[in-house]
Amino acid sequence: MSRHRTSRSQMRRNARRMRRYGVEPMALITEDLEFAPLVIASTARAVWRYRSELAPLTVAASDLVTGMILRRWFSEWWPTVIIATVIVAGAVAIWGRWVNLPRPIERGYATVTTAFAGTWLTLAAYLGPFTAPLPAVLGIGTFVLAVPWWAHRRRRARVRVERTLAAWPDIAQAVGLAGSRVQSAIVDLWGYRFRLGLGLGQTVEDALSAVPRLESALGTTRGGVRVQPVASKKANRADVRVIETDPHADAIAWPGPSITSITQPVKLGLFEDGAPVRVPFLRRHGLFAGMSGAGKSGGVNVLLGDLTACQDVILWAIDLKRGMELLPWSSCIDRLATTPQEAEALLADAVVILDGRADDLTRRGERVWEPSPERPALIIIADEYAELASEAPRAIDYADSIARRGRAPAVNLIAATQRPSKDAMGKSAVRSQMDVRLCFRVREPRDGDLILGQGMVKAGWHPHKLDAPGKFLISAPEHDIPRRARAYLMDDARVQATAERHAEHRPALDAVSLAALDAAASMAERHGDAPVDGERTSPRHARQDAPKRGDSVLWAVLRDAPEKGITVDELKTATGMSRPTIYRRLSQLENDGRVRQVSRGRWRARLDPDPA
Ligand SMILES: Nc1ncnc2c1ncn2[C@@H]1O[C@H](COP(=O)(O)OP(=O)(O)OP(=O)(O)O)[C@@H](O)[C@H]1O
Repeated sequence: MSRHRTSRSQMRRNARRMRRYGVEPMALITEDLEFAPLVIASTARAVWRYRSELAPLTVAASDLVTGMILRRWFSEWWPTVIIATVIVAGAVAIWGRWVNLPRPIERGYATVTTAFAGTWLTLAAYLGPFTAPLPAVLGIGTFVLAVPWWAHRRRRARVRVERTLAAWPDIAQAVGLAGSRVQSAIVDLWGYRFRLGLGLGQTVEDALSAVPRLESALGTTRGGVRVQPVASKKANRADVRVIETDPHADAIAWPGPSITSITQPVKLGLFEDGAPVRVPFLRRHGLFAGMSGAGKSGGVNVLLGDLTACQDVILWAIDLKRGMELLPWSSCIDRLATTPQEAEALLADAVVILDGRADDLTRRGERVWEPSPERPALIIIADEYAELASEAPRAIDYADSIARRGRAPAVNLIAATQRPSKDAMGKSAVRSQMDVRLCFRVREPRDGDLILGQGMVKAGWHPHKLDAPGKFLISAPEHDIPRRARAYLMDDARVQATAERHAEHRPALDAVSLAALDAAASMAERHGDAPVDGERTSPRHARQDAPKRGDSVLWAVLRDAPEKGITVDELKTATGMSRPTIYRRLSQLENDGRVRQVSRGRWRARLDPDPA
């Protein structure tokens, strides 16, 4: 302070000296006069800018001032202060998640801080804030509690985002969105998003075309900014998502089944903000489409991982790749068609069930079939649906019927295909009836329109820009804006293990559906057009047959094995069984004296069973 006074008087002396020499010290005087407000203004600006970092000091200062007031005028209030402290700290610990403290560690920190500040205040009221050791306790406590605050990742991210968005008017000017305003912003684990109120006459399309400039202005990576229309469809708003850490950078392992009933929404993967893609499949038809290698079968596997966990769903499947894709699930699938003829018979029977259930609903005076383990929903998964259209055109008529009438009786179709053109989908009714559409990467923009619907590419749905397998856009009643998602990934071992575990709890087809099938079969017999053997796999026994089919393949391969025997890996490839199942079967067969280990890890059937 004294130094400051000395320098000021020195400045005045200098000014007098300068005047003596005829020099007007105007600039100096002006600077001196403006110095104080300038310092105050820039200090206030810095305090405001760093308010988050300074928060621990602000809280400590408020605690000190409140302590002084309490001590001076309300010292007898100390019991009330400690009771209020206990109540507030307890409330933060229990209900903290409702005030944006989602993680237990954050709630713990808030509770400890509240308890510390309240206890200090109580002691300050009782003893006086400057009674030793209270000042030291406040100083040390503030520093200790400030460290986690300063280090907290989410807080630092929020502050960084606030500072970036504070410069929005300049950014908006530079990217061609002058007049737009940031209305709200949310920071999450993967980056942040903000709602933009567009300027007069600006459209979401303007914001979309500004994306590359926005990426540059916000300092993100290329492709790090997404612009979407808002869910409420307001034309003068847009949501901007800035991705700092891409949750899709690596494959996301399937976390296990997310549902136990078809009435719950299935979790297929994650959106770019890390939110799960939840989609209900009850009474809905689905389409999984995209170019070869885009991840459709992976997506179908995830769906099956969840559906096989539900005891109120019966699964039938069509796999014209000779069962290559769906065979691993055969122990959970009630009926699997691998030829066009079988597919036609399967879909025909599904229509019979649909009619039977519709009649039953009418008799009961009910509108819809409510799935339960006794009355399960029937879901038909058709892989490579396009091939069905070319190889079994009659099957498409049945599929068409299911697509149009299957919702109420809970008979639904999920089709996977590379390109759902009118030709490939047979009748276009099937495509237009698909309520849930997952569009994986496509080669050209017009394929996006084909899968998602006319005009969707123009509206910002760009599946041709998806850049890794498993990434998709989803269009469903609850997903009507284009958000990139990535499906979970299930490796082969996970598929095998899941299928084996879920196979033990599969439901049986309900009595109404069985009666309808029996009635249709005897009617066909009376008319002499019963299906030839092999055209129809029995709906009731196909699943039970699946392990048996595997066993007979296993036995055939062991029987035909060369002298030196066959390895477990070869058996795995030939049968589609998992390694543990094969070992179990081999040990059973060995105990029965039907196989022997020719050499280490090589097996062969004993064609002359050991009498011992
Ligand atoms: N969700 C995913 N995350 C990461 N990688 C994936 C994902 N889904 C699929 N892949 C990878 O992409 C490859 C191709 O996937 P998939 O067989 O599911 O494609 P597809 O669209 O069914 O192809 P096709 O039509 O030729 O059968 C898989 O072998 C896998 O390595």
